[in-house]
Amino acid sequence: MEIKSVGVVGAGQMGNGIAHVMAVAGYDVVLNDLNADALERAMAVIDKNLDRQVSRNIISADDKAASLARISSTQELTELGQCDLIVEAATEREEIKTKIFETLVPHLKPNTILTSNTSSISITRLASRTDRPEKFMGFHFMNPVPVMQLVELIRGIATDQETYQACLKVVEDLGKTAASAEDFPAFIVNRILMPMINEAVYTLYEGVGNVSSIDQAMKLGANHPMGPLELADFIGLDTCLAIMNVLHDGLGDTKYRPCPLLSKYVEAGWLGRKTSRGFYDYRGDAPVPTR
Ligand SMILES: CC(=O)CC(=O)SCCNC(=O)CCNC(=O)[C@H](O)C(C)(C)COP(=O)(O)OP(=O)(O)OC[C@H]1O[C@@H](n2cnc3c(N)ncnc32)[C@H](O)[C@@H]1OP(=O)(O)O
Ligand SMILES: NC(=O)C1=CN([C@@H]2O[C@H](COP(=O)(O)OP(=O)(O)OC[C@H]3O[C@@H](n4cnc5c(N)ncnc54)[C@H](OP(=O)(O)O)[C@@H]3O)[C@@H](O)[C@H]2O)C=CC1
Repeated sequence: MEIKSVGVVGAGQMGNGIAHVMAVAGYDVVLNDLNADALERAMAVIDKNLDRQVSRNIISADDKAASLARISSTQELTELGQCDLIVEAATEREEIKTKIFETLVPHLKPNTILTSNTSSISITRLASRTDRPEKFMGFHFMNPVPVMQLVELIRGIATDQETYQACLKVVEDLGKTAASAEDFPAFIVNRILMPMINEAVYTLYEGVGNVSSIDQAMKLGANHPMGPLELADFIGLDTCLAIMNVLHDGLGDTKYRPCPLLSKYVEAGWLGRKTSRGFYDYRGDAPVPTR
């Protein structure tokens, strides 16, 4: 089955990155979000990130124009009906994702492959709410999508080999590398990364270090490109908390208990970069630690 067009649901930081790399690779892209503002913001970010690639000679100005021309945006989910591949990248809440798939399915071609960019939620369970669990997969990009090499491919219990091979080919067309993961809570990357971030928040909560010392310790002491709290802000604290809850509920081990301080930041609406405040305050010229 040949994939030529891709529907991306959710135009947040992941959705815009996925639309960007798909368009650069030559796929026609239809980007969907509930509100027009999100779509407008996403197109502006894609434009800026394409410029970044032009200025670094990764793509030409003509490539940029052709890529932008391949992306259309819509608030109507049903307009994704003719796409060959769907990548769902809406908010990390199971009821939102399930609703999207249930709404979309009656409008799809029989061969269309359904995927989710979920960071943690069971692929098997999401697939079971559709008419095509054998054509359903986890397609997990890393943030920032235009830069990060990895895509995790997660088979649900029913996913067939043809679907896996078709998704693997898309990953290769994007110039990225796939890692295969089994369908258990948070798969590979977040099973390992998120408990580290949660532990960094406990380290802050218990006063072992402040925001700056914790981030500096891990950047200079373990050669991480970003400190764990800076990375949590970059990912989004709501997403980090949602992943910890999936690990905690799904594996039933207290070692995955989300730090109460992480919950408090989310309750405050301090979700990190996307709301201009998280472990750092981004409203001024330079980020200022909040603790
Ligand atoms: C939560 C999940 O489910 C899974 C996840 O995604 S977990 C998160 C995984 N991601 C990470 O761990 C990211 C860790 N951070 C990093 O790797 C780096 O800090 C970074 C790549 C984001 C930025 O690197 P940096 O050296 O500080 O910045 P900078 O030199 O300006 O940029 C490096 C490159 O990234 C590009 N870039 C930086 N930010 C970007 C963005 N938001 N979008 C697109 N491109 C970006 C730059 O254009 C530059 O490209 P080239 O190397 O091709 O010239
Ligand atoms: N952040 C990260 O580093 C990574 C995240 N992911 C996963 O990618 C997905 C998206 O995350 P991210 O981009 O960070 O989140 P964002 O919060 O940046 O974006 C989510 C977008 O989805 C929109 N949305 C919500 N409900 C619907 C719906 N029913 N239909 C269409 N759009 C909808 C939101 O709109 P509104 O704001 O109006 O609610 C928002 O624009 C999540 O599953 C997350 O776990 C995967 C890898 C890395």
